[in-house]
Amino acid sequence: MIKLNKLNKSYKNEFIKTLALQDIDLEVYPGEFISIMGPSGCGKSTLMSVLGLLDNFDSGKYLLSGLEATDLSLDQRAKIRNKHIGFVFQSFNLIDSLTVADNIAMPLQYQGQKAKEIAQKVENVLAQVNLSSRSKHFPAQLSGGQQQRVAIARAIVTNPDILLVDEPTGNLDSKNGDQVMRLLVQLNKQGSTIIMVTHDTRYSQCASKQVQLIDGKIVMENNVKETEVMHEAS
Ligand SMILES: Nc1ncnc2c1ncn2[C@@H]1O[C@H](COP(=O)(O)OP(=O)(O)OP(=O)(O)O)[C@@H](O)[C@H]1O
Repeated sequence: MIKLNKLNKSYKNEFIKTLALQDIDLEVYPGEFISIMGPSGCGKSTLMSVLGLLDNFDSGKYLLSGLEATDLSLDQRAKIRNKHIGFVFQSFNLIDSLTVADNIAMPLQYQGQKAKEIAQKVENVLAQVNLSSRSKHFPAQLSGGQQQRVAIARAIVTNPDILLVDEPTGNLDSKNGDQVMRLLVQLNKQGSTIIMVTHDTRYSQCASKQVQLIDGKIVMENNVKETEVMHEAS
């Protein structure tokens, strides 16, 4: 589904060049759950931006569902993001003035889907994240964990090939964090492919593969079996 080959990415200003990603090789297969860990500044967010077609890279190859990222125009990138990639951020990024249902409906409206179809999909996905009773609430009327579950519902409502999840529990207490992780584990068991950045080793073990980044390089890739955490979380 995803293949990165010798991918390099740097940031340059007048005085300094920072190599943020160096010779990254990574393959992601359908149905995998990958966690990315590493110290601050090691390149995790940069990697997620590149994977999400939000940012360019200097050299190497990125294949996403058979498409070569370097060949894509800005417009094509935006369309692929909307259709193939779901994003979940640490800070939820919900629109405060819209209800839960309207927040979730946004990517479908952008795709030009019919109102009836949108309403059905929103209803289904709200049930999936166990928030059917909150569809008319506004984000400020929800707990942090519930807001993150709305953000996950918005990310999966288009049925994307891949979910990119950046520190999903970073703003949550452990009870809400555990709930969000349980939901991600459940989605993965139902077939979602997930790439997640986390600082939390307990949550990283919910993934089927752990990737460790240091100074822009992958220093370890580790396939993990179902762990105690996974059982606790499910
Ligand atoms: N826009 C930018 N301009 C210049 N340098 C940048 C820029 N964004 C990131 N960097 C540098 O690239 C490197 C990787 O940054 P990145 O944000 O990807 O790290 P990270 O692992 O996500 O860090 P954190 O865990 O603190 O969020 C760092 O050295 C950072 O200073």
